[in-house]
Amino acid sequence: MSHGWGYGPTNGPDTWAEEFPVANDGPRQSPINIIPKEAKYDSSLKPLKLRYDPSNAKGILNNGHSFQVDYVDDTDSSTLTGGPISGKYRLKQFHFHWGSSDDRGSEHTVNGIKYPCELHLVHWNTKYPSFGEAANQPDGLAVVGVFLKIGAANPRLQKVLDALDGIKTKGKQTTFSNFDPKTLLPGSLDYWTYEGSLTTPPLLESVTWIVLKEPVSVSATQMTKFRNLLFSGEGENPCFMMDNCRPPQPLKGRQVRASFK
Ligand SMILES: NS(=O)(=O)c1ccc2c(c1)[C@H]1CCC[C@H]1[C@@H](c1ccccc1Cl)N2
Ligand SMILES: [Zn+2]
Repeated sequence: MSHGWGYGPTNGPDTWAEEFPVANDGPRQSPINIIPKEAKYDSSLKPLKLRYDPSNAKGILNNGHSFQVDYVDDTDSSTLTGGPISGKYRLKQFHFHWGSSDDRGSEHTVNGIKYPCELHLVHWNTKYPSFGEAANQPDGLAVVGVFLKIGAANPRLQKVLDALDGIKTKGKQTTFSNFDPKTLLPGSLDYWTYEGSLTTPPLLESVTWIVLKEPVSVSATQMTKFRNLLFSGEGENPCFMMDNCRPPQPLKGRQVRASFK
């Protein structure tokens, strides 16, 4: 049985430092608790520009930690520019983190408040030849984080949720085409930004985090569909996928900037 990192009692976030010492020693670990009053408004921050080509969507995969929707990233047709970053970053994939109940599940928190779910749109800096290269550079990745808040059912999520029955167990993937992740974003693109890391092993300190202030809605019923996925593979003891979230990490002197007053 592969021990491998996870979110359980024997392989969860408190054990990750055994194999990935950066978990405890790193100066820029993610996620963090965002305290809006301590964030500094930075008028030099530009508006976010997200330009996605829906036809770049290629598949949806249960990776055993979350599920991800992967995008073709061999051209500049789906990119993030502006905001706190310079240059052009290509969309690689998006995925989510969620809880076992509606009072938890997000990775970032705001004034200590947890949301039931958090969406991550992962982009890599095209100044590097590939995602793998970029993931090892301090300015290699940019992840846009979007909070989901319990409310009305979100019709934009439905296509993604309807695909989950086909990828119930670890390693399962199906084709997933023609989807514009921009439809998952809130009306306002106001954001907080700080220098951080991947929130799962290998916890690489290569992420410029861009966390949107405005949440989007998700219904309690829609949340049950996330929790119906399995961490486990076909034929293994079933373990439902939930609480796949790392708790907030020490700020270690970092400044969180705000794009809004
Ligand atoms: N919660 S998050 O947005 O901070 C996050 C955390 C870890 C990883 C990812 C996203 C993604 C980014 C694309 C590949 C995938 C992954 C990875 C897989 C294989 C090899 C390297 C990597 Cl980095 N690891
Ligand atoms: Zn994530």
